Amino acid sequence: MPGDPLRTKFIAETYLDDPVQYSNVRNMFGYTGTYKGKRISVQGSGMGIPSLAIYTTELIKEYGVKTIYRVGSCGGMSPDVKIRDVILGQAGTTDSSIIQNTFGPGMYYSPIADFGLLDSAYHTAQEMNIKTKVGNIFAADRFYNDELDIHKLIDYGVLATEMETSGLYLLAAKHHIRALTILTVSDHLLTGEALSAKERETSFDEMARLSLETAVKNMK
Ligand SMILES: O=P(O)(O)O[C@H]1O[C@H](CO)[C@@H](O)[C@H]1O
Ligand SMILES: O=c1cc[nH]c(=O)[nH]1
Repeated sequence: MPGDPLRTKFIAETYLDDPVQYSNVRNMFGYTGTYKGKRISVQGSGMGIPSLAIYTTELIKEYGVKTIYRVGSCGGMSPDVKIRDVILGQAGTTDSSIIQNTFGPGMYYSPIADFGLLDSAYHTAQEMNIKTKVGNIFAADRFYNDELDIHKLIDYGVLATEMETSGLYLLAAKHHIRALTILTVSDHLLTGEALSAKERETSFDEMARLSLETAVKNMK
């Protein structure tokens, strides 16, 4: 589940055999095909938790989806994270209201990855010679936010920022399904470095292949 519908199309057309586009509503493409003989769908989520929550809820409730891998871009925050690194989201921090809307004030639920998928992706990456970092991901409610204290989050161990992981992990817990976020660092908030469009394509290749390999290994 990439955020970007064009990455969805690219992954389906590049890696799946016989991809069939089952949806183009709002240009949020969805495809089903096979990878190494196993049926897999690639569905765009759009940007941010509100958009992802619509697609995730419908996939679960109307299509019986039991496992979701988010494959996204992210901004590096920690100095330990470099451009092009692949990150496995162990947990999701957020300034989105979704946690409070779910549990009410005073309860700070921690959305986390499915450990089986996390463990499998970590070891699959090693077999594929892909280096990964594992840790806490900050799902920002706003892409542009000059009021955010990123240094405090970095100090508390947050590796990178994107806009969906906490919502995905919360909804996975709510509906008793498995979820894992796999990210590629496309830019860095401390250094201002950013990948060119061409470089994005190559580094996203590792993330896409890792998610598909992990998916086929973990089919029930
Ligand atoms: O590359 P995707 O998966 O869209 O993810 C990141 O990119 C978008 C912001 O540019 C947000 O959706 C963020 O989470
Ligand atoms: O959400 C995102 C995605 C990439 N880079 C960022 O800084 N934020």
